[in-house]
Amino acid sequence: MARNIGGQYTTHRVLGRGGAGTVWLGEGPEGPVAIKVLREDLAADPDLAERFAHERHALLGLEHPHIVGVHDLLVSEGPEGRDIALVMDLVRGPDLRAHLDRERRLAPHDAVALTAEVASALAVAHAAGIVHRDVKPENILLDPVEGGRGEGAGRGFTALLTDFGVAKLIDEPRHGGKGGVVGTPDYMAPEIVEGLPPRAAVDIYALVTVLYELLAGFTPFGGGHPGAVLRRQVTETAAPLPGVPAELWELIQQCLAKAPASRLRAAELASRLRELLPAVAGLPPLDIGDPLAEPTPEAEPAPAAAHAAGAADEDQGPERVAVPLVRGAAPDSERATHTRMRVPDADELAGGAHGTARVIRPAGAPRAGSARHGAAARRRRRLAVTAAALLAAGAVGGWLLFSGGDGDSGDNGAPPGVVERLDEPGEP
Ligand SMILES: Nc1ncnc2c1ncn2[C@@H]1O[C@H](COP(=O)(O)OP(=O)(O)OP(=O)(O)O)[C@@H](O)[C@H]1O
Repeated sequence: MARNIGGQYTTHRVLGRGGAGTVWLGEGPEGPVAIKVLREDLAADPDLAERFAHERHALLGLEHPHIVGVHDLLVSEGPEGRDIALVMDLVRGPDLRAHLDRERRLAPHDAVALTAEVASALAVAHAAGIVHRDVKPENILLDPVEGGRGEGAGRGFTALLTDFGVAKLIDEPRHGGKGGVVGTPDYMAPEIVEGLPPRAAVDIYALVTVLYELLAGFTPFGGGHPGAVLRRQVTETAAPLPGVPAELWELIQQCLAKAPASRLRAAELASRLRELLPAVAGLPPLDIGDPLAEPTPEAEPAPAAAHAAGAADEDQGPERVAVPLVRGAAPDSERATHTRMRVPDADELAGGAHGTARVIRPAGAPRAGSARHGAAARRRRRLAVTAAALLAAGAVGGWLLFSGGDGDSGDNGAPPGVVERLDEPGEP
């Protein structure tokens, strides 16, 4: 049933639902729009309404060809209570999650071009002092490109980053709580897991995690319990993707650096990605083994993790092991989003020394730990630590207080905040 919001807008039908509310197809003086109506419990919070008004100026001013424009932020009292709504550009395409569910992987050129578009959007937001804090495929909408010309024409759509607005609103002390960690585990930068304030570099980490996922079909540290995912964010190194040009892989590694200062800034990321487009033109989607489809029966050393630990010589130093990954990292609706938990202490994080890591290989190539791989087999004989690694992975669950699921909130009923104002505009 059509409903009036704030006098000027009418909602018609639901376009989708997220953790913070429901997005409606609506109509306003400017024509069709998308209207995100916040959940009742959020709207009832007087502090939130105040913050909403406070953020209005910054959010309305955020304009870019790859950002979903916010037309208005409405706080209105209706017969059924207070409505808080964001009026946005209506995007006609699906979100990137739905697209990825269908395609599984994108051709490298499409993946790089799309990531460059989002990076250029982040550059503008960061320059305005706004950190998104929840960059993930669900928040990248795809706008169909008509005709054969213009950016995105080859792949049929351009990318638009959304959900800047809900952000700042929700991740305030009352909602996030002091010392709490709020976000989507697969895309969460290690410094957030460690309790540091989120700066622009967290968006770079999340966006390049999305790029990795577009190329690989899975995120670098996803899979299994949200606590295990978070620990991998802090302790693991992303496994290389066979078939990715070296320069692109270097860029991915740099932006997935654990140290935020080592990552590229958004504007530079956008331009470096664009420079790489000719190098990836015409490459087919990667044909790599799915570490989730073929659970490894035994522990295997993970090349990337071993490299990170400086274990170039297989007979030296501590080794980290790969363990079978629990199905769950593949893009699906089961992905944990908006986990809320306390920050693990140093000892708990240190318990991740023997973390889980993926072994990724070209499709059809022998598994690194197969009998055909003598070195791996020798290593495997020496690896009595597998059980310890599994136990360590399980132990992380002990410090996790997560709300889980599809964005349901924790005790205080709040989904995560997704925008953070920077102290100094332009400072990552
Ligand atoms: N501007 C828009 N135009 C068209 N459809 C939209 C728009 N914004 C959101 N949607 C649709 O509504 C769905 C829900 O959006 P929403 O931002 O609430 O969800 P989310 O990002 O998955 O959740 P969360 O708020 O938990 O991050 C999207 O997946 C998309 O399909």
